[in-house]
Amino acid sequence: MSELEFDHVTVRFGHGRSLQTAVDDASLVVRSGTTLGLVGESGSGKSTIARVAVGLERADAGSVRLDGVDLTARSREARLARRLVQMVFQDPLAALDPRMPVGASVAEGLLASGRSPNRADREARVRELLELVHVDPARAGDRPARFSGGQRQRLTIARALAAEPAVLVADEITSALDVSVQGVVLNLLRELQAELRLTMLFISHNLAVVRYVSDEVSVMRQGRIVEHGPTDAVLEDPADPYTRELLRSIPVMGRPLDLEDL
Ligand SMILES: Nc1ncnc2c1ncn2[C@@H]1O[C@H](COP(=O)(O)OP(=O)(O)OP(=O)(O)O)[C@@H](O)[C@H]1O
Repeated sequence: MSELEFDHVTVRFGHGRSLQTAVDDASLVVRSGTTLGLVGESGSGKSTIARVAVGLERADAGSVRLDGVDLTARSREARLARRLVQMVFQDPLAALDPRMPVGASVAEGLLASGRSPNRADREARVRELLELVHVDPARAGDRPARFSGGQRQRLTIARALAAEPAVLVADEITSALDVSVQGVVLNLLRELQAELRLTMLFISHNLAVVRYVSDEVSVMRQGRIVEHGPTDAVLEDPADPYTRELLRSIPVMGRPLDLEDL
């Protein structure tokens, strides 16, 4: 089991008159082994709440728990639980060190698993991880510049998986990619989720993409969760006027998803 729960999370930035509430009393549950799609317009707080889950942002109120363990606590239990939540970001080029062979970047992820394998085991595990994301292990010595955008994003996924996460937080991970390779990365995610039984928080402003990977969808507006439910119910018959507005602005939603549309 690996259920991720955001419980009345509030995050504010700034001080005094510039104080801004980026996440406003938001509660969400990502059920074990499922994908929750988080949608909303730019600036609605999606990235901020995701960053709280991996400790990159601090909540001013509320908590984030993994199977009941408060991830913000100082206990050993919390430290171990934090390792189980890994994040993948929008820009793979920024996430990979350009001077480092990609195999070494993936191996960095192994450190987060809490194990310290010897060199041979480390290399074997990196090969396995590259195979898992369909990158030729013989290319472990190449630098990121030698790979395409889609391959680089698969490499950052491999690095996240090296930490043996139970939960993957994916923040706009296909937004910077060519349309032609977005489907490849999404299919990989679905495949990995089934194989590794990952729990996934998947953030995107692209509703077609969200529909393709998500079991449930939450809609965020001005820091608040305004709608939540099974993907088809939310996207086909939204209860909230804001969700209806959001859907209207994305014409592709009227048709069944074709990966060519992504
Ligand atoms: N470190 C920060 N300092 C100050 N304000 C911030 C910071 N990070 C985010 N914000 C503000 O918090 C609000 C929510 O931003 P956030 O990035 O979470 O939204 P988002 O829904 O992910 O948007 P996008 O899709 O554009 O990434 C925005 O108004 C943003 O300007």
